[in-house]
Amino acid sequence: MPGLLKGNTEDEDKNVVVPTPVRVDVSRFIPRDEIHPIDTDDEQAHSLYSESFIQNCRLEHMVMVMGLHPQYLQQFLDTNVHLLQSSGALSYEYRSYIAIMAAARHQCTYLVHLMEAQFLLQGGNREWLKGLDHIPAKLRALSKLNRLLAHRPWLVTAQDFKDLTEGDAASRWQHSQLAQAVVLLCHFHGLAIFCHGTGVNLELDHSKAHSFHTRSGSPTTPRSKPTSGSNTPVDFRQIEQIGDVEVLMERMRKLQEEEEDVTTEERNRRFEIEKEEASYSLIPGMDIAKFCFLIPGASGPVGGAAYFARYVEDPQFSYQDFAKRDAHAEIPTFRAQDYNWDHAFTVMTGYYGEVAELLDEKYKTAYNLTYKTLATRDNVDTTSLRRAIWMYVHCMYGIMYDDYNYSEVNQLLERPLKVFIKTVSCFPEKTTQAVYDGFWKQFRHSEKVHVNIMLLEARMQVGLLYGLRALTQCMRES
Ligand SMILES: CC(C)C[C@H](N)C(=O)O
Repeated sequence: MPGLLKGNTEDEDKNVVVPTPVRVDVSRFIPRDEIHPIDTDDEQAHSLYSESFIQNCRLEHMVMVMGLHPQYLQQFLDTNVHLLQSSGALSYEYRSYIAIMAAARHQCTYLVHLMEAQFLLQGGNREWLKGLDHIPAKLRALSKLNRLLAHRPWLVTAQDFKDLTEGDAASRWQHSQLAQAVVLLCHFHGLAIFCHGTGVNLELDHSKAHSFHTRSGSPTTPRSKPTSGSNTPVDFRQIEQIGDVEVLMERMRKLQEEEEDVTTEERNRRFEIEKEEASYSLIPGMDIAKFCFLIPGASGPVGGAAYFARYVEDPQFSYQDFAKRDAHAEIPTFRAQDYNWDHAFTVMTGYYGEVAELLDEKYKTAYNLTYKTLATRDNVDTTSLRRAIWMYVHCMYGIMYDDYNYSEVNQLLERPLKVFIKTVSCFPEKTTQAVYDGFWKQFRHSEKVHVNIMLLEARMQVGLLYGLRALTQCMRES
């Protein structure tokens, strides 16, 4: 909180080691004056800030970033508080611990820290914060599901759920508990994506948010480590950009006018092309998984890897392009006509009714959110552009909509935007300022945050679709 950052001169004179905030802004990517301040005059933002403060006993940086879209923030706060603090099949300490495990999978030190505080606030056992070796076997058994849902959700099977429902009474999971666990894991995977994608900075009470120095000395922790190794800067000018907003608008208009009559085979072919393309390096000659190491100033996860390592098993496991997925596993494309949000919603309603409603409203708010603006233009129908972003995320995770024309993705999403979407949705911890700055140069920050809200929701839905489909199969078979 920027207001608390002054003082300490007396101590400096006595050569006492004093903490100095490493970062004072809410986000590393978004300038301070773009975000509503704590004492904002904007009534809606102020009332949401107050509501959030009452719920969490703090005003979190991520909430302030989301505050750029109050309509969504309202839905988010309602859902978040319900997931963590209302009735349900799981104990409160289990819920916040599952949140920690999910955030750790995406190396989101920020969220891990917040959820640790939440865990302790709810009376959680401090010992558990030493890591997976210190928690009940039942909770530890969720590690595999967490790992798959976070990185390769297409690998989740009914058997994974069956394994969790077997064993001795103390470590056996009920179906209703599993439905809740899947929702929690997906919610926090999505949220970690949002925090990385918008460059949310650590809260002030995080130990890593301070460096220590004396008056004479320089800070003992450098502000941000320059990257070692290859230092070739990424030149986004080399990468195809739509650049001009006019061109983008023209393409959107054309697509609307020329509703093509395309055969099913042709639609399938276009999906395959898009999926294949997404698996190639979006920047010629560059592996996105190693992307951030090539960008000066990218220092990896804020707070350091050791901070969250204790909460994950098999830390090397990461996203793999769906097009190049484990060949022997023969995993087919996920067809939304066979299993879609309505199916997932029905399963959730059976076990977790109120949350199903909340998630449905939140998703619809995010999907339909529009101000009818495009950079500096007003009164623009942005439906096709927003839908293309959503579809691109689902495509990278192997989910296909039979009635969607995938060539829209290629026509509407400029390459730097695709780089951003792929990085944030698949390797969120590798998101850097350069990737954030690289796309939509003429757009506002609030529009980039809007994109991040869509990525959070689209990615969360991917997890829910795969997870709940497998859980339904498991229930049918048992
Ligand atoms: C993500 C943005 C392109 C959304 C746009 N500003 C709209 O209001 O619809």
